[in-house]
Parts: sequence; C-alpha cells; structure tokens
Amino acid sequence: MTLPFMPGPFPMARPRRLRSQPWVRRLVAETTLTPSDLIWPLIVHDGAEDRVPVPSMPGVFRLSPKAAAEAAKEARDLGIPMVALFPNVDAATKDAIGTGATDPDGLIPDCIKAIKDAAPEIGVMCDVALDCYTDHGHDGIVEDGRIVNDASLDRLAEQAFIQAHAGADVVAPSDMMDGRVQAIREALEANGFHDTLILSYAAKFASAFYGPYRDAVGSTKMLTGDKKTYQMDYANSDEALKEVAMDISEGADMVMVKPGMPYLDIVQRVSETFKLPTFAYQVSGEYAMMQASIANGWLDQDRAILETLHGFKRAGCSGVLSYFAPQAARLLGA
Ligand SMILES: NCc1[nH]cc(CCC(=O)O)c1CC(=O)O
Ligand SMILES: [Mg+2]
Repeated sequence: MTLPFMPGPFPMARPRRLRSQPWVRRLVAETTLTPSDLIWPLIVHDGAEDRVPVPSMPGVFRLSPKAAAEAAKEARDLGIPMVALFPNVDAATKDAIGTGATDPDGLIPDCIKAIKDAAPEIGVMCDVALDCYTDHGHDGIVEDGRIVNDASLDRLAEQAFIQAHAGADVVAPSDMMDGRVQAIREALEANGFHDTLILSYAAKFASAFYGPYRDAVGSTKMLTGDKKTYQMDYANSDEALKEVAMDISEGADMVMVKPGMPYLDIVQRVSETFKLPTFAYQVSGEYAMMQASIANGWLDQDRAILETLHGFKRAGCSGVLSYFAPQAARLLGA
C-alpha cells in the first residue's frame, strides 16, 4: 500500500495516541455499525407450532406467520430496516418443479401479508430459488440429473412475481442461474412492479457453511449431489466481478456476496469496483460456528458479534444479513 504521506518516525508518530481514551477512539473511528446496517433472516414454516427450535442454530426458531409478524415488530422496535424470509414447507408438498414456490396462497405470501399488517414500516425481502420447494433440493429445474438453466428462469421469474404481488419489497434471487435477474426484472416491469427492488445474490459460492440452513429449511435430506455447477468455486475472485457486473446490467439494484466472513476480500473488491449497495450474508454455518464457541465459553458473545459485523462494514458493506441481527441491535443500544 502506498500512503499519501509518510508517517513521521517514532516518537513524532505514536499511533497509540489516537487510542488512549474511549472518546478519542470514538472520534476517529473510520466506520460505524448501527441497527440500520442489519437485515434479519427469518426461517418460517407451515407447521402448527409458533416457534420450533433449529438444533444446529441455537437461538433460531422456525416461525409461524403469526410469530414472524411478532419478530417483524421486534425488528422495527430495534431499528432493523428489513427482514428476509426463508421457507420450511411440509416435505409432502415438494415436487420436481417446486410447485409451492409459485403458490399465491403459500407460506411466503401468508408471511408477507402478516408482517405487512403488523409492521408496515419495515422492508420484507424474499428469497427467489426453488430449493426449499423441490424434492431434489436444487435451486432450479433438474433434467437427466442436470440442473438446467433456461427452463429454470420462467419458474424463478414467476416466483418473484408472486412475492411482489403479495407485497414483498425486495426480491432476492439466490439460485445462481445465469440470466435470472433479467428474467425477474422483465416479469416485474411487465406486471407494473416498477419499484420492487432486486437484491441479487450475485457472488454466491458453493459452501460448506450453508449446512445448518439446509437443516433449518428441511432441504438437507432432499439434496441430491452438490450445487457446484451453479454456485461459484471458492478458488475464484475475478469471476465474482463478472457475476456482479452481469447482475447489475440485468437490473439488480443491490448485490450480495455470500457467505460472509471467509469472503471479505470479495466484498471489498465488489464494493470498490461497482460503488453500488453491497451486502454480505453471515450465513448459518458462520452463526453455528460462533454459537458453538460461545456455548463453550470460548468466545465472548457480545464482543464477537459486534466485531464480526463491524468487519463487514469496514470491508465496504452497506449492510449485513445476520441471524445475530436482533442481539446486535440490542447491543448497539437501539
Ligand atoms: N437458495 C438457497 C439458499 N438461500 C440462502 C441459503 C443459505 C443461508 C444460510 O446458510 O444461512 C441458501 C442455501 C443454499 O444455497 O443451499
Ligand atoms: Mg450470475
């Protein structure tokens, strides 16, 4: 790194002067973390109970639409701008094309409406992908054992339309099919949804860290094979810029890098290159990893939460999706 100045030699320069008191540390902090930087992912389900714990994600529950509406009120009161919905539907309803994904009376439309009634002040974001609804656990349509791209686009565009129609503010394609942002944008424009935002999971990597989430939404047992023919290879960084550039040109308003903590280099490149709202997802495996250490007394919960979330801001994020969002917002004194 070349600095625009040469720091004076010690003792003219003593970097510790700027760290000597809490007030001066606050005064010179280069970045901030506030509740406005947080998106709270909610797992919702169509089961009878209001709250069912997810074993691999201590502190996370599968919520009924009614409980999701309560959570949305909590988010509003904590100053969290948006919640993101992820469905766990009855396995008996899953099929090859993910019919449930486009049911206008399905779980996600129910939840959107319940949340909009309870807390209209906050944004609702929905995941666009078929994996939670398919009996093979893939994000697109499968033919002869291959996840086919173009045939998946119509399903995904219809799913996004159904979500927008039910009142979603933000649709967030997480499927990693090529061309899906364009297909979704065209469907939204054609149907008058000019203001629906697209937050694309533009640089989403095939990751071990999605494991607990797949338990939470009930897709682990369903999934045949892996997602490496559509999610990115973690060896790559330049390719992430291509993915992001394509999604922006296809109509994405905001982009995301996922997972989070092992991919902060990607976040930094994306935010510096495109200067567009950039988000990262501190995913289920990152949450589970931290909760396991916290439960063992190996990590201090409050400090670890704030430090990891602040790291995303330093790397250039506009905001972060995190299961720790409500805890973080409380710590930040909302
Ligand atoms: N399209 C599916 C989807 N949407 C969000 C996550 C992961 C979220 C998390 O791990 O917290 C995944 C998992 C996957 O791609 O298998
Ligand atoms: Mg892409």
